[in-house]
Amino acid sequence: MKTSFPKQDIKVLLLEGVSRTAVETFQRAGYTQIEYHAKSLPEEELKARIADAHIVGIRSRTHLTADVLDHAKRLIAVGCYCIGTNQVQLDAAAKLGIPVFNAPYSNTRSVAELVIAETIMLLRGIPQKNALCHRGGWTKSATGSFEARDKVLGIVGYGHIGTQVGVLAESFGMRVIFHDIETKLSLGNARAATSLEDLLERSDIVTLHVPETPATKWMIGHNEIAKMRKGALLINASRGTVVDIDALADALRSEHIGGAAIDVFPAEPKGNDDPFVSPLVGVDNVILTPHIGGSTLEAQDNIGIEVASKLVRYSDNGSTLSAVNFPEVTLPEHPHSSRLLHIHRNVPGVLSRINELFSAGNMNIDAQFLQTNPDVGYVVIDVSADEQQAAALKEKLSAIPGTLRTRLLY
Ligand SMILES: NC(=O)C1=CN([C@@H]2O[C@H](COP(=O)(O)OP(=O)(O)OC[C@H]3O[C@@H](n4cnc5c(N)ncnc54)[C@H](O)[C@@H]3O)[C@@H](O)[C@H]2O)C=CC1
Ligand SMILES: O=C(O)C(=O)COP(=O)(O)O
Repeated sequence: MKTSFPKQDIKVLLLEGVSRTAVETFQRAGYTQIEYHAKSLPEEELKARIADAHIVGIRSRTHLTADVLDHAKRLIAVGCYCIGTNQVQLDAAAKLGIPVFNAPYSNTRSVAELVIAETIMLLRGIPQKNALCHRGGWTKSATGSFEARDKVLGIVGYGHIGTQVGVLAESFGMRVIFHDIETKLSLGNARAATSLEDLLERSDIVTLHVPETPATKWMIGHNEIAKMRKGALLINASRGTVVDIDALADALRSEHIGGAAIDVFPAEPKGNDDPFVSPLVGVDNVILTPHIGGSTLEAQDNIGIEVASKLVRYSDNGSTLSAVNFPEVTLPEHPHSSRLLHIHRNVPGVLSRINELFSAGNMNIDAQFLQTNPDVGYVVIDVSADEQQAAALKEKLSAIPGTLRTRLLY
């Protein structure tokens, strides 16, 4: 597919060691200017590198704030090579006419498998037994060691990951209850708890699978932990801000909580060379993992292909299917037309100005697609026009008040 802006001039900036499958996907689609970094970049360097990038790919570490996005003068799209998109200021991106894509399912199973493994490890007291063996100790005893069968697993956030965890847990005989803010279809024999409090009071193990939102921030603190059963276990592989880590450390010290597995932290090191600091360091009955819930080779390779394909499709064709902050439009090929993309603030009058432009120019519109959300409107117009006519139309479209961005694809 030919773009009015030559593909070899489109700069793709890939950060945080996204899978090489992402690079290969861009290369196969004809993109050659790919800048690859194995780590996240410090903010000032990020601002400098993103200034002339057209496409940027990140994982959970890179924060694309409104300030950072302001420096991205040429950016047309963002790819989050992960599930969470809380690290991007989505409304700021939308207001700049920048769609954000992610991979909503590619690492779901990896997280669920880890949670199941941790459930069994915690129920058996393995973290503390393992730590003691490493120090030359020996605690051959059944005390504090339990089967998973018949235990109650409480899942907070019964979405893609939460439901997978529930299905796997039931397969070895656990009883599953869940809490979600939405009404959810129960899979297998899982039952909805009447409230978060109800779930906390009834669960032997609580596992958290909510996104980072204002409502989930410090959702599990002193009060919530106090409602959990004495000796209950806590797993967090969602976001570090969901659990008040100091409250958890206190509850582990007082033995109100019997053990925990924590994969995500309020403050995480920027890269593998930075030190990890947490009040949980050195606490034997806690499994600490460096935010690797979704880090399996299978998941990362699939994510690389999935997100890069969405970015290529948007860049080549204009399709925004599965964008998380943007009107979603699925577009067919347009082999015999020029395609004009017009992204605008969703204010009255823009559409009529667009249509006036085409009727005044006596142009034949082959197809038109429109989708809006409360902030942004996205219109795609396929028109029988040569390259020169199409370029002139793009100029005129850009001059319409409320326009955020226009692009032309031949
Ligand atoms: N540790 C890791 O490496 C990984 C962590 N994650 C994290 O896991 C989160 C969940 O992922 P998915 O299951 O794919 O997301 P999802 O969107 O499918 O499910 C999240 C569920 O949480 C519910 N929810 C939202 N706010 C809630 C609240 N205040 N109280 C109760 N329920 C609430 C939603 O209704 C939804 O059902 C992601 O947002 C991400 O932050 C995801 C992948 C890897
Ligand atoms: O998919 C997610 O939301 C994750 O938390 C995984 O993030 P990562 O790609 O491992 O930085």
